[in-house]
Amino acid sequence: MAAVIPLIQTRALTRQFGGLKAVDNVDFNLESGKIHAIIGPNGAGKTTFVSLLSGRLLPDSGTILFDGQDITTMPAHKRVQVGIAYTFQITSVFANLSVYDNVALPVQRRLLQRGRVDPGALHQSVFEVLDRVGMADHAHSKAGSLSYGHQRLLEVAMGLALQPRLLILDEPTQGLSDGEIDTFIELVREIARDATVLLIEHNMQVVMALADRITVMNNGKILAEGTPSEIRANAAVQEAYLGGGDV
Ligand SMILES: Nc1ncnc2c1ncn2[C@@H]1O[C@H](COP(=O)(O)OP(=O)(O)OP(=O)(O)O)[C@@H](O)[C@H]1O
Repeated sequence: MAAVIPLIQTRALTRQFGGLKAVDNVDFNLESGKIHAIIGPNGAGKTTFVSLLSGRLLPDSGTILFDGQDITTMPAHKRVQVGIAYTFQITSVFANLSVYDNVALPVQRRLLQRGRVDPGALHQSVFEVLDRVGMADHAHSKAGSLSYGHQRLLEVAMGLALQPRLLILDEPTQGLSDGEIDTFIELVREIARDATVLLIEHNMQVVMALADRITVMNNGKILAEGTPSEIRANAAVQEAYLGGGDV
């Protein structure tokens, strides 16, 4: 059987802030078609790590390959073009625009890459995305007037509008109600049918329900990696979480 190239591969990836190694010599593989979660205590380096993957930050050393291509120094907007979408930890919707216009922006960006933007195609694509996240009824609401949960969903919609190969979700369920979390779990499963999902998540129920594979970070390094049951049984992981809740 031919060797499968991981969708993301990092080698010795390092990023410092002053003297602090927020990401320290990380070798990481992300298999295509999976839902992969990154967990770890506060300050472990998770957001810094995915910021390096999306291009929001550049590493001090090490390499990042996307589908075999070296993207280590590629600007963030080019990474979007090759298929990496990143939804931020903090809600980043445009509050004064309608839900429709918020989604139309990334759809337009994708359509422009293929040539001109046909208004009919734009309209259809926006509603396809809004339907996927169950927000078509809110198309004409001002984004700023939505509930927090709906703003987070809109943010996922904006990521989906780019039709990414890799969707990076940074703490997507933070601030959501239990009911909204259940809906979100279903949505991520649906998204994962045609995209690889990398999920940073503190809610262990969400991680255990969704992840095919889990990477545990601590102090900028990978502490453990495995299936949800392997991670649950890992003594070093239990230790890192002591005081921070059960895995
Ligand atoms: N821009 C920055 N300047 C200085 N230090 C930073 C910066 N960004 C992150 N850090 C530090 O790097 C370390 C890793 O932070 P990071 O946000 O990546 O962790 P995290 O695992 O995502 O944490 P959390 O779960 O709390 O979001 C922390 O000690 C943090 O204070």
